[in-house]
Amino acid sequence: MTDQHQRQQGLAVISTSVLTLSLSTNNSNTSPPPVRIFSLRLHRSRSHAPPKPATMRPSVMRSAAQLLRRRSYSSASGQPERKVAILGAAGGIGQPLALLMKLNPLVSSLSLYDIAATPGVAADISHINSPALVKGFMGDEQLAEALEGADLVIIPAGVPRKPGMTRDDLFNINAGIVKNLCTAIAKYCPNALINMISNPVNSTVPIAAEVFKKAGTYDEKRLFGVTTLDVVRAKTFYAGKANVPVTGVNVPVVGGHAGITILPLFSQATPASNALSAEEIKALTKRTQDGGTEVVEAKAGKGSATLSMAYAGAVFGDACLKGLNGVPDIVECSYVQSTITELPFFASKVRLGKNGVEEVLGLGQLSDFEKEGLESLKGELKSSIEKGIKFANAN
Ligand SMILES: NC(=O)C1=CN([C@@H]2O[C@H](COP(=O)(O)OP(=O)(O)OC[C@H]3O[C@@H](n4cnc5c(N)ncnc54)[C@H](O)[C@@H]3O)[C@@H](O)[C@H]2O)C=CC1
Ligand SMILES: O=C([O-])CC(=O)C(=O)O
Repeated sequence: MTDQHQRQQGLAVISTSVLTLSLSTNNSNTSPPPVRIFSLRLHRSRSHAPPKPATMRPSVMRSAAQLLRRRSYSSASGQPERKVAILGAAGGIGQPLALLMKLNPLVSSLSLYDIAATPGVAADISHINSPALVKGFMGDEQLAEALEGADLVIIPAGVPRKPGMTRDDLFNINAGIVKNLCTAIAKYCPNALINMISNPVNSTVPIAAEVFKKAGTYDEKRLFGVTTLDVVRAKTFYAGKANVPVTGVNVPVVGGHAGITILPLFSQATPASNALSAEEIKALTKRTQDGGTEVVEAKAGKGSATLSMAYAGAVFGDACLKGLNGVPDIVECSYVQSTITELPFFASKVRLGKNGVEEVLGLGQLSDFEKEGLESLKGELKSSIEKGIKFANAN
């Protein structure tokens, strides 16, 4: 199955769920089918259980609960039950992302964590008549419960850019936030897949890797930098210029997620277009690389991309869940540990599976322009990676 088919399948899931939603809203006599909520039962039985034997450590209990959860299935959908946690869920990205994940039929439990405002966001979203059970968590003391048993943790926590800033200017604040959250993830849900949205992604992913290595929980297959918004933009801009229907377009975007490290491979775009000149390809590349800045400037001090990012995050999260559930040939671009160049982290097409990354796909045939772009991005990407690693090990 091609990427394009996969993407269409992903969209189909979201739109099917919206359709289901509107159908059941139109017919108030139709109550949603019962869903067995295993996490709730576990929780209840734990609180009424006799004291634990001294040998049963909390980490063992947690692993057992996680294993059991992996084997539990929703009787309504036949899908495995999946808990998704969003950290930074009350923010500009967090809220619409929480909404989209609430609509995703693969999600059975949605855990919304932030340092503030999550009770309101959770109460609001929980009224939507889709199957996912929503719970809000706020502050350090509730982080453990927010994470326990999570299959997928999506992290849009941290500050966004203002005009004139680079993503790297966010490092000083966001590096510490990501480090603390990843320390908690290593403790409470070490087997979860991590989707890192917080910027600068080129550095926050290496930070997460170092934190997990120190904790002894690192599995390179489970850590993803979310670069889907670059793909979303490349598709939109290409479709506009090549004058082809946007829904059928696919464009791989490789490298990293900042400025020139974002390298769209328009030579591999499908459907191919012979109508685009070298100058037009150059302009499309620049627009994709500057897409984030375009939004930051248009928002004029009120943050960066939130709605398109929530969409992109929901597409990537959905792909990860499909992979976990064993759906074959799920391929998305993502910034992962990689050996396809000399850099230790690199974004490229990745095949997703039951353990996360199943295969990091190669770059394919590049045009001369793309080969040049690849060489020019390596220096910046390398130093962003090193900066993240140094921070994680010094703090
Ligand atoms: N990977 C990508 O393609 C993109 C990444 N981003 C990045 O996503 C991040 C979030 O952006 P927005 O949602 O617009 O920002 P925002 O400021 O609207 O929301 C961030 C949320 O994180 C929360 N937060 C802060 N510290 C936290 C902590 N320790 N634990 C949990 N939550 C915490 C805040 O309370 C806030 O609700 C930024 O770093 C931004 O640069 C934004 C767009 C695209
Ligand atoms: O540009 C930013 O700061 C946010 C971001 O990563 C994007 O929109 O691609």
